[in-house]
Amino acid sequence: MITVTNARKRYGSFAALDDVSLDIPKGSLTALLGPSGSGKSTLLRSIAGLEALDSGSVTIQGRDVTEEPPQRRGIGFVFQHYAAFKHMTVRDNVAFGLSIRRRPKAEIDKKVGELLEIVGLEGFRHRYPAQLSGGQRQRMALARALAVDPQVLLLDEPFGALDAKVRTDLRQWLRRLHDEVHVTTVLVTHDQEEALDVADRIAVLNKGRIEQVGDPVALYERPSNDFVMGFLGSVARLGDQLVRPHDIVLERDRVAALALDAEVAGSPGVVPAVVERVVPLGFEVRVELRTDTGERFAAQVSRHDAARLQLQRGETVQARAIGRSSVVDVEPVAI
Ligand SMILES: Nc1ncnc2c1ncn2[C@@H]1O[C@H](COP(=O)(O)OP(=O)(O)OP(=O)(O)O)[C@@H](O)[C@H]1O
Repeated sequence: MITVTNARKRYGSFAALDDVSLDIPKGSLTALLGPSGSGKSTLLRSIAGLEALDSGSVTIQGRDVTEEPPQRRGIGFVFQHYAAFKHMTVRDNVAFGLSIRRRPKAEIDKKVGELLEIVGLEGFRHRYPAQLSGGQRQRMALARALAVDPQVLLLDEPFGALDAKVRTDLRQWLRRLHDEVHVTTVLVTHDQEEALDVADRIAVLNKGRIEQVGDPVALYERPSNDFVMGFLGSVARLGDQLVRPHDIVLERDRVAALALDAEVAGSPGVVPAVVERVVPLGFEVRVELRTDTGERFAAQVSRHDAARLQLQRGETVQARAIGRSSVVDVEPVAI
């Protein structure tokens, strides 16, 4: 378990961490999620000891490490741009932490063999970093970080520099790796999809503060405020409410829309809107709409519903929110 208590960090007059307290359970994969500049990296680097807090404390497995240097905290760290030793082979890069600890060669060979197998680089042990792809290099970085049996693995946007496909593959791979190795892992990301996909807990940061901590389902389904709701998925503004696009039902007929069993506290009721665009997304269809007061929003409906309604551009439909809605006090992040 990692415990951060009342952490504060200022750069000049700017509060990068503004009284942050967070428990990270042992064996969890926790994502620190937030927009650029929200303090994610500062928090991670403070846990690592690469940044000194102005006040507050960090404990790792019950030990107060606030004043300890990084090398005494029992952590492994992987950055977005991993600084591999270019003149060393993959094997020697992974073995580095063990070699400087003067472990016996047989032990190092065994450990490195196991790790290369876990990260899927068995056939690459004699290559140099320049002969690896970006994704392979990050996997090597993870193997190197894991070699010294850290209590905690800290990952700062480890897949941030990779293309979308490799990124998706690697985060699924990270999830499987974590299920195998169970080391307490903290992952910094600004990508809500990545956090939802890979983490078992997510802490959402905004302006140096933690907005909410919870498992992915809780955060998505029961966001505690509009910022979290807007950051964790698409939102549409319907009247003065924020709703998820797939929580909007469309009907041709106002009476049918009114008849929907849809009473949500503060629901804006039935809103007539003109279809501006119908976008097939594969499994679902996104319907872009405009109200008579000129407000635009998007609904996401099943292909079946879209076919039943025979949605055409320029036609008026009746929209109704059936899921959780939330009173607007922030700009929606995306539609
Ligand atoms: N060494 C520094 N000196 C001055 N300001 C800093 C320093 N490091 C970070 N900051 C500021 O602190 C704030 C938080 O930075 P941090 O890197 O923690 O954010 P982040 O959430 O990780 O953002 P990103 O996703 O862009 O990396 C930013 O506004 C940043 O400009």
